[in-house]
Amino acid sequence: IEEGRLNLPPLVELSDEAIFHDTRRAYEKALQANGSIIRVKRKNRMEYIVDHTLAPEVLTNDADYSFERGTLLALNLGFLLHFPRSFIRSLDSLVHEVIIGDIENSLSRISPVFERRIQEFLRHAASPPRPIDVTEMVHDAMSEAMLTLILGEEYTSEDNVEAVNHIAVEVATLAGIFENLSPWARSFPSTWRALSWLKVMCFSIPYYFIFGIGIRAFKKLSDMSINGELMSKTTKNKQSVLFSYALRYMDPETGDIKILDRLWILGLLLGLIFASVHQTAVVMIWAILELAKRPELLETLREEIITEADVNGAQRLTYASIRNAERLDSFIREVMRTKGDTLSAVRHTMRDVQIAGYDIPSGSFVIPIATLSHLNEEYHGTDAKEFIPDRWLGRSKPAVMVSPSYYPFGLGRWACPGRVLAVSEIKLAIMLLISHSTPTLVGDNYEVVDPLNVTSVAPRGQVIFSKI
Ligand code: HEM
Repeated sequence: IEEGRLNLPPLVELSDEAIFHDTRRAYEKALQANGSIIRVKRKNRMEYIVDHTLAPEVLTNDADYSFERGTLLALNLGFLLHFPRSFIRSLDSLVHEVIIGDIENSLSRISPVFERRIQEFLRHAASPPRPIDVTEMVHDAMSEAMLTLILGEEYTSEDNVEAVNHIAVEVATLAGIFENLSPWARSFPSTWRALSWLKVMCFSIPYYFIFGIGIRAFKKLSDMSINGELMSKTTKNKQSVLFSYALRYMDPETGDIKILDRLWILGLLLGLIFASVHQTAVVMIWAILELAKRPELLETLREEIITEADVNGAQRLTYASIRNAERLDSFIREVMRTKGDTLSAVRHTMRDVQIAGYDIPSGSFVIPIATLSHLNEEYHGTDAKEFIPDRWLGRSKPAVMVSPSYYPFGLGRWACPGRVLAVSEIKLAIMLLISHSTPTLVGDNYEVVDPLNVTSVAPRGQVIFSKI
């Protein structure tokens, strides 16, 4: 009935092999042959794929193409749409107001964690230097840093760091991020989704989250409720992100935080852990491996490393010194532009929508293929496909600045609110690594594990860190 009533874009059949192993070429070729929009079935779901000419309209017109529905449904978290309040809006305000609104303070809290973790890592990895995979160090450092920022230092035991690593991976599994890697998931997507849902909800989240960090954080929220007035007056600036955010749910008269609000805040905690740890860790690994390929850049990058007194008077890399490292920023922007994001930002139509002479039915997934924008010669010149580390130097285009030609952090109203923190963390980790060692990539190459999902699945490679 739909097909008869609507003028749908061309339907293109792509094999699983093409979708999962040759993603970029398969979708780009299909668009070249059929116009700026096509329909492709992937894992039993019809998706509308658009090229760079339609990407800005799809990503920024939130009235027709919903970010919230698109992202939550694509992540298999559609149940969150049925709550009376918006999960994404709450998460967005938490990140904007409490983390990014006070970014200097946020950075000063996590900087010592990276310093310690990277020093320990180099002590082990660089004496004597030997091939090593950075994945574990990056995930541990990210998990501890975010625990410190979100909940406070007292939550950073090794067990909790381990639990956060698991939570980030388990929510990613729930969200289907690793589906592409499993032949079972690709062949039986609905059954696989139902089973991983049960596993994550009934085992992983209770085990790693509720019975550990969750109960403790809930107890603290309850204590805040009892001593609310006192806590809000005396310790507001000293609170970690979550508890500082919780103060806005506090009844100004009684100091009480309602039980439903406390549970809501715990849900946000889970969402924040997932949003902040996993993707940043993955992009950090991309950046480290790309840098290890190019030791010739180290000399000029090291010149930018300038420590200064932080808010506590200790000499370290502060937010200002990290922000001023422009060469490193350009390098990171180039890593993010060229790493090959394909179907990453997702939208869902709110009604039947007309675009480029075609109709897209209400309730459809619409997804731009990012490589057509990120590697486009019209936008980036004839060398668009080359990796040029200094490409962005002096052009006032920091790694966090999104546009129709660069949207690894999304575009429009919902562009990633945590991107200033993410890029700062990546810069911080790289500055600490290269101020004490020279990384070189073993075999001059690394493996792209999932070409369909480069932002959420880390590449695999070995690096040798030689002490300087
Ligand atoms: C390199 C690391 C990161 C990448 C590549 C990334 C990428 C993205 C992308 C692509 C979106 C969807 C935007 C859209 O479709 O227009 C998004 C949304 C979001 N990100 Fe990130 N992100 C990163 C790190 C972070 C961090 C560190 C935080 C939190 C501190 C965070 C919090 C969020 C939240 C809450 C949203 C939901 C949208 C909103 O609230 O506006 N992200 N991110």
